[in-house]
Amino acid sequence: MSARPTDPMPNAGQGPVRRITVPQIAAAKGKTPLVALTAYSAPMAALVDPHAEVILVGDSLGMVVHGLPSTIGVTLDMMILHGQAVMRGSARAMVVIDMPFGSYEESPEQAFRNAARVMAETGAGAVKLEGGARMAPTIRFLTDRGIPVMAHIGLTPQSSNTMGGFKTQGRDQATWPAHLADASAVADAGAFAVVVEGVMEALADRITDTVAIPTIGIGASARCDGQILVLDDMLGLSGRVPRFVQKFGDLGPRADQAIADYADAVRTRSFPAPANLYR
Ligand SMILES: Nc1nc(=O)c2c([nH]1)NC[C@@H]1CN(c3ccc(C(=O)N[C@@H](CCC(=O)O)C(=O)O)cc3)CN21
Ligand SMILES: CC(C)C(=O)C(=O)O
Ligand SMILES: [Mg+2]
Repeated sequence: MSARPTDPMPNAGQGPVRRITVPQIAAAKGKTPLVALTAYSAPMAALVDPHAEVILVGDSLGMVVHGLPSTIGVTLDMMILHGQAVMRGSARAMVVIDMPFGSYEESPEQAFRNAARVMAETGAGAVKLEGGARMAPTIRFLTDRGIPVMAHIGLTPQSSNTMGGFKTQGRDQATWPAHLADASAVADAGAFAVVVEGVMEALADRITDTVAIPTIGIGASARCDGQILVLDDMLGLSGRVPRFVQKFGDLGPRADQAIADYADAVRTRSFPAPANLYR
């Protein structure tokens, strides 16, 4: 079974699909960098699927799709609904789903109950949760019970209220031991990979050299074992973007032009044209 890149639902009604596995991701340490992107919908997942090893259904969807001011208001039901859409739209990539704020921090038991719901109701390959050493017992609890966990350290957006905003981490070298301890703790707890977000390049390199699991960087270092960006950001569909984003496309202005052209065609009655009419 091979899916065409533009097939809107390459995974619909086709039975079991062989996706990229946790051991395959783990084996990418030190090899060709892993390609990861976010997607929140079936058609966007279908566009990403042929090009990426990992599709993340990020809780950034709260800000990007739902217009929330932060990721704090994202619910488990939102993650499951978008996770189901992304699974339908993809066939090959590993789909990882963010655990939203409030769904895992209380106890390992709470984390397992909610992560099991995500896995069962979406069919995704793994969950991701934010936090280093403090989340290690929870990561151990989940991985011991069959739920693969991608960790997320450095700038953790769900902690923006206690960290005073979205702040690059590791500017003060005195904080490096704590960040390195976070990386080691999540790796020792059984995480198969770790997102390293918004940290000084030299710290990201130390983390990548220290842990045996792949590091996936965002605002981190080109020496990470992989990179991730928010799809809408790199397509040029987001307004203001963090400095760590490169816009590989400029779709925002092109969408604006297409919509302006449509509005003009309607107002001048040049749309619908004969080809669009039944006669
Ligand atoms: N569209 C989008 N892209 C993202 O990468 C993203 C989200 N949304 N939502 C969830 C989090 C929030 N993220 C953010 C948001 C802002 C900055 C930011 O403004 N960073 C400053 C750094 C300032 C400093 O050096 O301390 C910057 O100028 O880049 C960083 C990460 C990353 N994630
Ligand atoms: C930016 C990535 C790592 C993320 O966590 C998200 O999109 O929510
Ligand atoms: Mg996230």
